[in-house]
Amino acid sequence: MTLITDIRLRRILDSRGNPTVEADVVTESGGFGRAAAPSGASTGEYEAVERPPTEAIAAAREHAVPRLVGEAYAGNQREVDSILRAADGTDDFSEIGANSAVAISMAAAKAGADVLGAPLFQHLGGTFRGENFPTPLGNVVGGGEHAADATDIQEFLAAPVGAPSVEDAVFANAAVHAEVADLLEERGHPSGKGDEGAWAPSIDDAEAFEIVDEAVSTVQDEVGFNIGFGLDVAAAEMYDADSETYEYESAGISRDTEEQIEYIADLVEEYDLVYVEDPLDEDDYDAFADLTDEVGDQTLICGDDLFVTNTDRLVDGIDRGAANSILIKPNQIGTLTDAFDAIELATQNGYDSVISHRSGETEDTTIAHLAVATDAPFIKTGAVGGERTAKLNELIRIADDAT
Ligand SMILES: C=C(OP(=O)(O)O)C(=O)O
Ligand SMILES: [Mg+2]
Repeated sequence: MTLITDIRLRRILDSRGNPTVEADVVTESGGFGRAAAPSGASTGEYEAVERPPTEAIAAAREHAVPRLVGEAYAGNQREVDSILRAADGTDDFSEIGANSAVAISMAAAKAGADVLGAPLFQHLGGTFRGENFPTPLGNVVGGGEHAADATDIQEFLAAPVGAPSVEDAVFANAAVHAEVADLLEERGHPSGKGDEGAWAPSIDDAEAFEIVDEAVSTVQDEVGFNIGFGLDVAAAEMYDADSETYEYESAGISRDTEEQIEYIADLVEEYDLVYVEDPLDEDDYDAFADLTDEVGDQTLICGDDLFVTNTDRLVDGIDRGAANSILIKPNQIGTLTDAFDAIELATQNGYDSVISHRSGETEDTTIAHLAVATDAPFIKTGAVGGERTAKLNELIRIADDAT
Protein backbone atom coordinates (compact mmCIF):
# COMPACT_ATOMS: atom_id res chain seq x y z
CA MET A 1 0.00 0.00 0.00
CA THR A 2 2.86 2.39 0.62
CA LEU A 3 4.74 1.56 -2.60
CA ILE A 4 5.91 4.88 -4.01
CA THR A 5 4.33 5.43 -7.44
CA ASP A 6 5.28 9.03 -8.13
CA ILE A 7 7.73 11.69 -6.95
CA ARG A 8 7.49 15.26 -8.15
CA LEU A 9 10.13 17.88 -7.41
CA ARG A 10 9.81 21.62 -7.89
CA ARG A 11 11.42 24.92 -6.93
CA ILE A 12 9.50 26.99 -4.40
CA LEU A 13 10.31 30.15 -2.44
CA ASP A 14 11.84 30.13 1.01
CA SER A 15 11.43 32.85 3.63
CA ARG A 16 14.47 34.77 2.37
CA GLY A 17 13.03 34.83 -1.13
CA ASN A 18 15.50 32.23 -2.35
CA PRO A 19 14.52 29.11 -4.28
CA THR A 20 14.39 25.80 -2.44
CA VAL A 21 13.33 22.22 -3.26
CA GLU A 22 9.84 20.88 -2.59
CA ALA A 23 8.98 17.20 -3.04
CA ASP A 24 5.63 15.44 -3.47
CA VAL A 25 5.53 11.70 -2.86
CA VAL A 26 2.49 9.62 -3.92
CA THR A 27 1.89 5.98 -3.01
CA GLU A 28 0.03 3.10 -4.64
CA SER A 29 -3.03 3.55 -2.44
CA GLY A 30 -3.14 7.31 -2.92
CA GLY A 31 -1.07 8.30 0.11
CA PHE A 32 0.40 11.75 -0.31
CA GLY A 33 3.26 13.63 1.35
CA ARG A 34 4.73 17.04 0.58
CA ALA A 35 7.84 18.54 2.18
CA ALA A 36 10.35 21.31 1.49
CA ALA A 37 14.02 21.75 2.31
CA PRO A 38 15.07 24.64 4.56
CA SER A 39 18.37 26.47 4.11
CA GLY A 40 21.03 27.81 6.50
CA ALA A 41 23.03 31.05 6.44
CA SER A 42 25.43 30.36 9.30
CA THR A 43 26.09 26.90 7.95
CA GLY A 44 28.57 24.52 9.53
CA GLU A 45 31.64 23.64 7.50
CA TYR A 46 30.86 19.91 7.77
CA GLU A 47 27.22 19.99 6.70
CA ALA A 48 25.90 17.91 3.81
CA VAL A 49 25.95 19.88 0.58
CA GLU A 50 23.03 22.04 -0.50
CA ARG A 51 23.12 22.33 -4.29
CA PRO A 52 21.44 25.11 -6.27
CA PRO A 53 17.82 23.88 -6.44
CA THR A 54 17.65 23.56 -10.23
CA GLU A 55 20.75 21.35 -10.22
CA ALA A 56 19.63 19.39 -7.16
CA ILE A 57 16.25 18.68 -8.75
CA ALA A 58 17.77 17.59 -12.07
CA ALA A 59 20.27 15.30 -10.34
CA ALA A 60 17.61 13.78 -8.07
CA ARG A 61 15.31 13.18 -11.05
CA GLU A 62 18.11 11.41 -12.84
CA HIS A 63 19.62 9.36 -9.98
CA ALA A 64 17.12 9.00 -7.13
CA VAL A 65 13.57 9.13 -8.50
CA PRO A 66 13.92 6.08 -10.82
CA ARG A 67 15.33 4.01 -7.92
CA LEU A 68 12.45 4.93 -5.62
CA VAL A 69 9.37 4.91 -7.87
CA GLY A 70 7.86 1.43 -8.10
CA GLU A 71 10.68 0.12 -5.88
CA ALA A 72 10.52 1.62 -2.38
CA TYR A 73 7.81 1.75 0.27
CA ALA A 74 7.08 5.13 1.82
CA GLY A 75 6.24 3.39 5.10
CA ASN A 76 9.76 2.00 5.26
CA GLN A 77 11.76 5.12 6.00
CA ARG A 78 15.10 3.35 6.36
CA GLU A 79 14.69 1.79 2.91
CA VAL A 80 13.76 5.12 1.31
CA ASP A 81 16.70 6.86 2.93
CA SER A 82 19.23 4.16 2.13
CA ILE A 83 18.13 4.29 -1.52
CA LEU A 84 18.63 8.07 -1.44
CA ARG A 85 22.17 7.54 -0.09
CA ALA A 86 22.97 4.84 -2.65
CA ALA A 87 21.54 6.93 -5.50
CA ASP A 88 23.67 9.87 -4.43
CA GLY A 89 26.81 7.81 -4.00
CA THR A 90 28.76 10.40 -1.96
CA ASP A 91 29.23 10.94 1.79
CA ASP A 92 27.79 14.43 1.78
CA PHE A 93 24.94 14.32 -0.76
CA SER A 94 26.95 16.45 -3.13
CA GLU A 95 25.45 14.63 -6.15
CA ILE A 96 21.68 15.01 -5.66
CA GLY A 97 22.00 17.72 -3.01
CA ALA A 98 20.99 17.42 0.64
CA ASN A 99 18.12 19.74 -0.25
CA SER A 100 16.61 17.24 -2.71
CA ALA A 101 17.40 14.35 -0.37
CA VAL A 102 15.79 15.85 2.73
CA ALA A 103 12.70 17.02 0.83
CA ILE A 104 12.13 13.50 -0.57
CA SER A 105 12.93 11.84 2.76
CA MET A 106 10.45 14.01 4.69
CA ALA A 107 7.77 13.80 1.96
CA ALA A 108 8.04 10.00 1.98
CA ALA A 109 7.53 9.99 5.77
CA LYS A 110 4.43 12.13 5.37
CA ALA A 111 3.09 9.84 2.62
CA GLY A 112 3.72 6.84 4.88
CA ALA A 113 1.79 8.54 7.69
CA ASP A 114 -1.00 9.48 5.30
CA VAL A 115 -1.53 5.87 4.23
CA LEU A 116 -1.77 4.85 7.89
CA GLY A 117 -4.16 7.71 8.62
CA ALA A 118 -1.83 8.66 11.49
CA PRO A 119 -0.31 12.03 12.32
CA LEU A 120 3.33 12.25 11.29
CA PHE A 121 4.63 12.38 14.88
CA GLN A 122 2.91 9.08 15.61
CA HIS A 123 4.20 7.41 12.45
CA LEU A 124 7.73 8.54 13.30
CA GLY A 125 7.57 8.03 17.07
CA GLY A 126 5.33 4.98 17.31
CA THR A 127 2.78 4.29 19.96
CA PHE A 128 5.38 4.12 22.75
CA ARG A 129 6.80 7.57 22.18
CA GLY A 130 7.10 9.64 25.36
CA GLU A 131 4.37 11.90 26.57
CA ASN A 132 6.40 15.08 26.84
CA PHE A 133 6.30 18.04 24.54
CA PRO A 134 9.30 20.14 23.58
CA THR A 135 9.85 23.59 25.03
CA PRO A 136 10.15 26.08 22.17
CA LEU A 137 13.25 28.28 22.28
CA GLY A 138 12.14 31.68 20.96
CA ASN A 139 14.65 33.84 19.13
CA VAL A 140 13.88 37.39 20.29
CA VAL A 141 17.05 39.36 19.44
CA GLY A 142 19.71 38.39 16.96
CA GLY A 143 22.39 39.30 14.51
CA GLY A 144 25.47 37.48 13.30
CA GLU A 145 24.87 36.03 9.85
CA HIS A 146 21.11 36.55 10.21
CA ALA A 147 21.08 40.35 10.14
CA ALA A 148 23.46 43.11 9.12
CA ASP A 149 24.68 45.68 11.67
CA ALA A 150 23.20 43.94 14.72
CA THR A 151 24.52 41.88 17.66
CA ASP A 152 27.60 39.65 17.34
CA ILE A 153 25.89 36.79 19.16
CA GLN A 154 23.54 35.27 16.62
CA GLU A 155 20.52 34.47 18.80
CA PHE A 156 19.20 35.58 22.20
CA LEU A 157 16.55 33.02 23.09
CA ALA A 158 13.64 32.95 25.50
CA ALA A 159 13.27 29.49 27.05
CA PRO A 160 9.95 29.09 28.87
CA VAL A 161 11.03 25.97 30.75
CA GLY A 162 8.34 26.32 33.41
CA ALA A 163 5.40 26.62 31.01
CA PRO A 164 2.58 24.24 31.88
CA SER A 165 1.77 23.62 28.20
CA VAL A 166 3.15 24.06 24.70
CA GLU A 167 0.53 26.71 24.09
CA ASP A 168 1.59 28.70 27.16
CA ALA A 169 5.24 28.41 26.09
CA VAL A 170 4.58 29.60 22.54
CA PHE A 171 2.60 32.61 23.74
CA ALA A 172 5.21 33.42 26.38
CA ASN A 173 7.90 33.62 23.70
CA ALA A 174 5.72 35.90 21.59
CA ALA A 175 5.17 38.08 24.68
CA VAL A 176 8.93 38.31 25.31
CA HIS A 177 9.40 39.26 21.65
CA ALA A 178 6.81 42.05 22.04
CA GLU A 179 8.32 43.22 25.34
CA VAL A 180 11.75 43.44 23.71
CA ALA A 181 10.26 45.71 21.03
CA ASP A 182 8.92 48.05 23.74
CA LEU A 183 12.27 48.15 25.53
CA LEU A 184 14.15 48.81 22.29
CA GLU A 185 11.79 51.68 21.51
CA GLU A 186 12.19 53.14 25.02
CA ARG A 187 15.97 53.04 24.63
CA GLY A 188 15.82 54.71 21.23
CA HIS A 189 16.70 51.64 19.14
CA PRO A 190 13.66 50.99 16.95
CA SER A 191 14.56 47.90 15.00
CA GLY A 192 13.77 45.73 12.02
CA LYS A 193 13.87 41.95 12.09
CA GLY A 194 16.47 39.41 11.04
CA ASP A 195 15.99 36.25 9.01
CA GLU A 196 14.28 34.34 11.80
CA GLY A 197 11.95 37.14 12.90
CA ALA A 198 14.08 38.18 15.90
CA TRP A 199 14.64 41.89 16.46
CA ALA A 200 17.93 42.95 14.88
CA PRO A 201 18.84 46.25 16.54
CA SER A 202 22.08 48.06 16.00
CA ILE A 203 23.32 47.48 19.57
CA ASP A 204 26.16 45.52 21.10
CA ASP A 205 25.75 42.22 22.92
CA ALA A 206 26.02 43.80 26.39
CA GLU A 207 22.94 45.93 25.76
CA ALA A 208 21.09 42.98 24.22
CA PHE A 209 21.73 40.99 27.42
CA GLU A 210 20.24 43.79 29.53
CA ILE A 211 17.17 44.10 27.31
CA VAL A 212 16.41 40.40 26.94
CA ASP A 213 17.00 39.78 30.65
CA GLU A 214 14.54 42.52 31.54
CA ALA A 215 11.98 41.34 28.97
CA VAL A 216 12.19 37.75 30.19
CA SER A 217 11.74 38.85 33.85
CA THR A 218 8.78 41.08 33.03
CA VAL A 219 6.96 38.37 31.07
CA GLN A 220 7.87 35.77 33.68
CA ASP A 221 6.16 37.89 36.35
CA GLU A 222 3.11 38.32 34.12
CA VAL A 223 2.66 34.65 33.23
CA GLY A 224 3.71 33.23 36.60
CA PHE A 225 6.04 30.48 35.35
CA ASN A 226 9.77 30.25 34.85
CA ILE A 227 11.21 31.62 31.61
CA GLY A 228 14.89 30.96 31.12
CA PHE A 229 17.40 32.64 28.89
CA GLY A 230 19.45 30.94 26.17
CA LEU A 231 21.92 31.77 23.40
CA ASP A 232 23.13 30.60 20.04
CA VAL A 233 26.56 32.19 19.93
CA ALA A 234 27.31 30.73 16.46
CA ALA A 235 30.95 31.23 17.46
CA ALA A 236 32.41 29.63 14.33
CA GLU A 237 31.21 32.70 12.45
CA MET A 238 33.22 35.04 14.67
CA TYR A 239 36.30 32.84 15.01
CA ASP A 240 39.41 34.01 13.18
CA ALA A 241 41.59 30.94 12.62
CA ASP A 242 44.70 33.02 11.81
CA SER A 243 44.71 34.99 15.05
CA GLU A 244 42.92 32.18 16.95
CA THR A 245 40.54 34.73 18.43
CA TYR A 246 36.82 35.35 18.61
CA GLU A 247 36.07 38.75 17.10
CA TYR A 248 33.14 40.66 18.65
CA GLU A 249 33.03 43.40 16.05
CA SER A 250 30.11 45.47 17.33
CA ALA A 251 31.80 45.80 20.74
CA GLY A 252 35.33 45.96 19.30
CA ILE A 253 36.44 43.06 21.54
CA SER A 254 38.72 40.17 20.67
CA ARG A 255 38.90 37.05 22.90
CA ASP A 256 41.29 34.15 22.73
CA THR A 257 39.95 30.66 23.41
CA GLU A 258 40.60 30.76 27.17
CA GLU A 259 38.93 34.15 27.41
CA GLN A 260 35.99 32.93 25.34
CA ILE A 261 35.48 29.97 27.68
CA GLU A 262 35.58 32.23 30.74
CA TYR A 263 33.30 34.80 29.08
CA ILE A 264 30.67 32.14 28.33
CA ALA A 265 31.02 30.55 31.79
CA ASP A 266 30.49 34.01 33.36
CA LEU A 267 27.39 34.57 31.21
CA VAL A 268 25.99 31.21 32.33
CA GLU A 269 26.41 32.35 35.94
CA GLU A 270 25.21 35.90 35.51
CA TYR A 271 22.09 35.16 33.44
CA ASP A 272 21.42 31.66 34.68
CA LEU A 273 21.51 30.53 31.06
CA VAL A 274 19.63 27.28 30.46
CA TYR A 275 20.96 26.78 26.92
CA VAL A 276 24.16 27.76 25.10
CA GLU A 277 24.62 26.70 21.49
CA ASP A 278 27.92 26.80 19.63
CA PRO A 279 29.85 28.88 22.18
CA LEU A 280 33.15 27.84 20.53
CA ASP A 281 34.54 27.14 17.10
CA GLU A 282 33.27 24.11 15.19
CA ASP A 283 36.74 22.52 15.10
CA ASP A 284 37.56 22.97 18.77
CA TYR A 285 36.30 19.84 20.56
CA ASP A 286 38.77 20.43 23.39
CA ALA A 287 37.48 23.90 24.17
CA PHE A 288 33.91 22.58 24.07
CA ALA A 289 35.02 19.87 26.52
CA ASP A 290 36.63 22.41 28.86
CA LEU A 291 33.52 24.58 28.92
CA THR A 292 31.26 21.54 29.38
CA ASP A 293 33.44 20.49 32.28
CA GLU A 294 33.06 23.90 33.83
CA VAL A 295 29.33 24.58 33.42
CA GLY A 296 27.80 21.44 31.87
CA ASP A 297 26.02 20.57 35.11
CA GLN A 298 24.26 23.96 35.09
CA THR A 299 23.25 24.37 31.47
CA LEU A 300 22.96 22.67 28.09
CA ILE A 301 26.03 23.16 25.93
CA CYS A 302 24.70 22.36 22.47
CA GLY A 303 26.69 21.53 19.34
CA ASP A 304 25.20 22.76 16.07
CA ASP A 305 28.06 23.59 13.68
CA LEU A 306 30.18 21.30 15.90
CA PHE A 307 28.12 18.15 15.22
CA VAL A 308 26.07 19.05 12.11
CA THR A 309 23.62 16.21 12.97
CA ASN A 310 26.39 13.78 12.02
CA THR A 311 26.90 10.61 14.11
CA ASP A 312 30.64 10.44 13.30
CA ARG A 313 31.17 13.92 14.67
CA LEU A 314 28.91 13.17 17.63
CA VAL A 315 30.99 10.06 18.46
CA ASP A 316 34.09 12.30 18.55
CA GLY A 317 32.27 14.71 20.84
CA ILE A 318 31.09 11.95 23.18
CA ASP A 319 34.61 10.48 23.37
CA ARG A 320 36.05 13.85 24.32
CA GLY A 321 33.25 15.11 26.59
CA ALA A 322 32.48 17.98 24.24
CA ALA A 323 29.00 19.48 24.84
CA ASN A 324 26.06 17.69 26.43
CA SER A 325 23.48 18.35 23.77
CA ILE A 326 23.16 18.19 19.97
CA LEU A 327 21.20 20.37 17.58
CA ILE A 328 19.28 18.31 15.04
CA LYS A 329 18.69 19.81 11.60
CA PRO A 330 17.64 17.12 9.12
CA ASN A 331 18.96 19.08 6.13
CA GLN A 332 22.44 19.21 7.67
CA ILE A 333 22.73 15.47 7.15
CA GLY A 334 20.21 14.80 4.36
CA THR A 335 17.68 12.22 5.61
CA LEU A 336 15.31 11.57 8.48
CA THR A 337 17.03 8.23 9.13
CA ASP A 338 20.35 9.99 9.70
CA ALA A 339 18.65 12.53 11.97
CA PHE A 340 17.00 9.72 13.98
CA ASP A 341 20.30 7.88 14.27
CA ALA A 342 21.95 11.02 15.65
CA ILE A 343 19.12 11.48 18.17
CA GLU A 344 19.34 7.83 19.25
CA LEU A 345 23.10 7.97 19.69
CA ALA A 346 22.74 11.19 21.65
CA THR A 347 20.09 9.74 23.94
CA GLN A 348 22.14 6.59 24.60
CA ASN A 349 25.01 8.80 25.73
CA GLY A 350 23.07 11.25 27.86
CA TYR A 351 23.08 14.08 25.32
CA ASP A 352 19.83 16.02 24.89
CA SER A 353 18.58 16.56 21.35
CA VAL A 354 17.26 19.95 20.30
CA ILE A 355 15.33 19.93 17.02
CA SER A 356 15.85 23.02 14.90
CA HIS A 357 14.63 25.09 12.00
CA ARG A 358 17.02 26.91 9.64
CA SER A 359 17.24 30.64 9.05
CA GLY A 360 15.76 30.09 5.57
CA GLU A 361 12.45 28.26 6.04
CA THR A 362 9.15 27.36 4.42
CA GLU A 363 5.70 26.52 5.82
CA ASP A 364 6.88 22.91 6.26
CA THR A 365 6.07 21.59 9.74
CA THR A 366 8.04 18.32 9.78
CA ILE A 367 10.36 19.44 12.60
CA ALA A 368 7.42 19.98 14.97
CA HIS A 369 6.46 16.32 14.45
CA LEU A 370 10.07 15.18 14.71
CA ALA A 371 10.48 16.92 18.06
CA VAL A 372 7.34 15.31 19.49
CA ALA A 373 8.13 11.90 17.97
CA THR A 374 11.58 11.80 19.56
CA ASP A 375 10.64 13.31 22.92
CA ALA A 376 13.13 16.14 22.41
CA PRO A 377 13.26 18.54 25.38
CA PHE A 378 13.57 21.63 23.15
CA ILE A 379 12.69 22.82 19.67
CA LYS A 380 14.25 25.92 18.19
CA THR A 381 11.92 27.45 15.66
CA GLY A 382 11.70 31.20 16.23
CA ALA A 383 9.05 33.18 18.07
CA VAL A 384 7.04 34.97 15.38
CA GLY A 385 6.78 35.17 11.57
CA GLY A 386 4.75 32.96 9.21
CA GLU A 387 7.31 30.25 8.46
CA ARG A 388 8.13 30.10 12.22
CA THR A 389 4.52 30.16 13.45
CA ALA A 390 3.77 27.34 10.98
CA LYS A 391 5.81 25.05 13.25
CA LEU A 392 4.71 26.63 16.54
CA ASN A 393 1.03 26.42 15.64
CA GLU A 394 1.51 22.82 14.50
CA LEU A 395 3.01 22.04 17.91
CA ILE A 396 -0.05 23.52 19.59
CA ARG A 397 -2.30 21.38 17.35
CA ILE A 398 -0.27 18.23 18.03
CA ALA A 399 -0.46 18.80 21.79
CA ASP A 400 -4.17 19.52 21.50
CA ASP A 401 -4.83 16.33 19.49
CA ALA A 402 -2.55 14.12 21.56
CA THR A 403 -3.86 14.99 25.00
C1 LIG B 1 19.25 28.09 12.73
C2 LIG B 1 20.53 28.50 12.64
O1 LIG B 1 20.99 29.26 11.63
P1 LIG B 1 21.27 28.74 10.15
O2 LIG B 1 20.03 28.05 9.67
O3 LIG B 1 21.55 30.01 9.40
O4 LIG B 1 22.41 27.81 10.24
C3 LIG B 1 21.51 28.14 13.67
O5 LIG B 1 22.68 28.49 13.56
O6 LIG B 1 21.16 27.46 14.64
MG1 LIG C 1 23.19 27.43 15.54
